[in-house]
Amino acid sequence: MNNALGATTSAGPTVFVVYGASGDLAKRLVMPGFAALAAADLLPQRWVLIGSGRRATPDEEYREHVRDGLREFARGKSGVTDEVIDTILPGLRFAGGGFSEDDPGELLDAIAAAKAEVGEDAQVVHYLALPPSTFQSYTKAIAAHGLAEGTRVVYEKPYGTSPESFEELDRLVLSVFDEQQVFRIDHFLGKEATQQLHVIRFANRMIEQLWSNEHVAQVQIDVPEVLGVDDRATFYDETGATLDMLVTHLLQVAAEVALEPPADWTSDALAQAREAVLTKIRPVDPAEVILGQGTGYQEIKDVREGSTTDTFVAARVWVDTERWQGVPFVLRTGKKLAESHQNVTLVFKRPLNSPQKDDEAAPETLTFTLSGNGSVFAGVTARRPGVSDDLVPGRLYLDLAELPNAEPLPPYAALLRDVLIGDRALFTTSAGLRDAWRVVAPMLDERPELHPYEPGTWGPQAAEAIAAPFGWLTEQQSS
Ligand SMILES: NC(=O)C1=CN([C@@H]2O[C@H](COP(=O)(O)OP(=O)(O)OC[C@H]3O[C@@H](n4cnc5c(N)ncnc54)[C@H](OP(=O)(O)O)[C@@H]3O)[C@@H](O)[C@H]2O)C=CC1
Ligand SMILES: O=C1O[C@H](COP(=O)(O)O)[C@@H](O)[C@H](O)[C@H]1O
Repeated sequence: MNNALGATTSAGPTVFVVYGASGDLAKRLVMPGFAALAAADLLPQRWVLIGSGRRATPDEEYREHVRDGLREFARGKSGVTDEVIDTILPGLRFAGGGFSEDDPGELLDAIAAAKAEVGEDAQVVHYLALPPSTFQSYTKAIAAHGLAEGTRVVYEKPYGTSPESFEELDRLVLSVFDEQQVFRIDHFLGKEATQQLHVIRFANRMIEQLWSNEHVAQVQIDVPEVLGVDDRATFYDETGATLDMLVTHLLQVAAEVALEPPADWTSDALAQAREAVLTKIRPVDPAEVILGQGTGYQEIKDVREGSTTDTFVAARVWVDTERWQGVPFVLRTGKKLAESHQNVTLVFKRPLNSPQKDDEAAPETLTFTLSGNGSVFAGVTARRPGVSDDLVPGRLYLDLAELPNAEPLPPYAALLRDVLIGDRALFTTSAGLRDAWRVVAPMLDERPELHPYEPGTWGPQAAEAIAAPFGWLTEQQSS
């Protein structure tokens, strides 16, 4: 069955090739997403998944690797049980020997064998769970070995490592594939709470009416992480926080917040609205950016000696639309910070005749937490119950997983499903990414100073000023 976007509602036989199958992404997110689809009975009836990598690995060893990863990262979530894991393992194969233009390693044979099993007309999905520096060579290899025609390809982010390499990659990709075959993934767009941003905004007048510079003083998109980069230092050291998170997830989420009412409620129109507002985000002023590097980062195995890679970034960006004129969007992310959360917070102006006279009191806020199944809460002021005139901060709370008949999917499961059925609405396009690169170009050309920070803190002290006058609203402050 086809929907309005040309996507089908169920997928036929599929050969799914995961390049970089031994890596961190595959272990922590892609395979758990696959398992969540299996648990929800959303995988195609007939499928084979081929892990690709440079090291020769027997199928059985790869299955053990996947099983261990699923037990650690998927079991107990989204219906994934040991039984579900056991149903996946027989469908896994491994093709070693790498994959390049000159040498396909074991992959062509593995694909041929997989098609013989699930059907010669099986759709092939290439998933590049690889460092971005390898995207061009793998694209050329897919073309050289005749694997492009009729297939789908998923590119991880960042798509390019600079505005120039983005253009080069995109030219190459579009010389090999039609745009309809290309799925540029940004898993923050697949998060349940990200998808709620526009729904809760537009479906509720009391919220929709507040969604502009008339009422909002600041928008915070705050993704600090306790996590370090020890297992993926080679990738991270050539990427850094700005490319890993800012030009990708944080800007896409900013666009979701800032978009104008879409032409209609199809996912296509929503995607267009998101891309349209990206064109309105002003190139960042390097004076409004703070970069940091955690002390001890340079001692991590595989980090280059004297590395100047940023492990922290905070930036103020501006959306030049009538709705958002004068409202700073402040974005922050970094590794080895004091706390992990993924919060999108609208900070409201003070009410005109508030009983709250304390200028230092917590501001009124509306927060969407993107992590896990997501939640939405409003930070409000109330009277302390009892014999009291004191005003205290309180919270109105909505747990998305508690909504009627909720069956939340992890973002990688939702997006893998979209790839399988051919729905590109939650994927980025060349035009949208070109705008994201345009926004960050000034801070790549004129790189701000790199501030050191201690692991376990909130990053460089200088980053506090980016979120002035409210400061970064940690969960505790907004509770
Ligand atoms: N990890 C995460 O949390 C997330 C990562 N991503 C994106 O996923 C992609 C992969 O990230 P991640 O898994 O963390 O990275 P890894 O460093 O773990 O690399 C993934 C795999 O790629 C292969 N590889 C590494 N370098 C090369 C190379 N030069 N040539 C060929 N193959 C290579 C390796 O497999 P082998 O040695 O077996 O060939 C490696 O296991 C990146 O684009 C990243 O931005 C996106 C969202 C989250
Ligand atoms: O893309 C990435 O995202 C993760 C954070 O995403 P999560 O929602 O799965 O926690 C980040 O840790 C990683 O560095 C980055 O590559």
